[in-house]
Amino acid sequence: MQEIINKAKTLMEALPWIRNFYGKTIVIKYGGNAMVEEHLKVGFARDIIMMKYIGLNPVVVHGGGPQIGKVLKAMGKESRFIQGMRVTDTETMDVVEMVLGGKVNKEIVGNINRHGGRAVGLTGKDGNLIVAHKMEMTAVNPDTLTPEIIDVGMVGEVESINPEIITGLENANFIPVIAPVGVGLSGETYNINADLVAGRVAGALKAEKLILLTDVEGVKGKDGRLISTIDVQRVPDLINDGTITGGMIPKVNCCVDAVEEGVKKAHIIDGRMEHACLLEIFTDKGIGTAIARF
Ligand SMILES: Nc1ncnc2c1ncn2[C@@H]1O[C@H](COP(=O)(O)OP(=O)(O)O)[C@@H](O)[C@H]1O
Ligand SMILES: CC(=O)N[C@@H](CCC(=O)OP(=O)(O)O)C(=O)O
Repeated sequence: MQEIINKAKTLMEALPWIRNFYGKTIVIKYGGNAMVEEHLKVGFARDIIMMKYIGLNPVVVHGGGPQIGKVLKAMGKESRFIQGMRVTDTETMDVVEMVLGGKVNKEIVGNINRHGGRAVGLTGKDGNLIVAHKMEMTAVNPDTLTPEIIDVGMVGEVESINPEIITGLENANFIPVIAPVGVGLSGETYNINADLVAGRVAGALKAEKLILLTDVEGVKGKDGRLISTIDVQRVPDLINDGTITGGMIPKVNCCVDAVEEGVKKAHIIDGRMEHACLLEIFTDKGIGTAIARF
């Protein structure tokens, strides 16, 4: 008997959060292990469906770096990254578009639909959702110690997001699933880092939350312990003092940009944990690191 009452208590814990977030948009960047392990894939699809049925508007932006790397490798092409961006020649661009917009996107859409949701897959070309331009990258030449322009090929930077297609799908009760491929002003195709796309989509939609799933617990301090909350103003110090490094830098920066564009809170959470999204949204404690203006 007590067990059943405890179940009801757990459900009731979600009530204030359901009330708070009813009708609100939540943008989720889906990537890492959560996109590889079968039980996590199914768990994620079901979490998204649950959110939708409860009355939230989840919008999924997915990655797929390892999946692209695997196909390139099979073709005999090595992947090269500069400052976290995949150097993208025209052949690589074709592979990126096929893998992200095709196989990866449709697998996520298929999983959501198979478990009772109504998902629709898009790339940034659909409805001109993600307009992009070539990313300008510079790095200091170690010999001359002067900054030099580096050509990373068709790596794009988001110029603008046209969210009408997403709001249209939301209004028709569909769940948008977005591949991070952008379109240039002359119709050219760009490969864009998925975290950056998720941040800009969340900003354009003035989302209630941006959630980035990754393969660590969240942002950790120098002592290795999880930092639960970070004020946006503190982020530059944490980068400058070397607390946040590597792949975590673009993630926290994209959270800061999203908050500055009007997103209430951004979260970096552990996608290796089953039901990570639901736990973040519907429980008192939440998980991972929250970045906002506190
Ligand atoms: N302060 C920090 N807290 C947590 N992870 C950090 C931190 N600084 C650097 N990292 C690194 O950032 C990585 C996450 O970035 P990345 O591997 O690019 O993620 P993803 O593949 O999910 O996009 C972590 O695995 C960790 O090695
Ligand atoms: C420019 C650039 O690097 N684009 C990424 C796009 C996919 C991505 O971001 O996937 P993850 O989230 O799994 O890393 C790439 O080619 O890998």
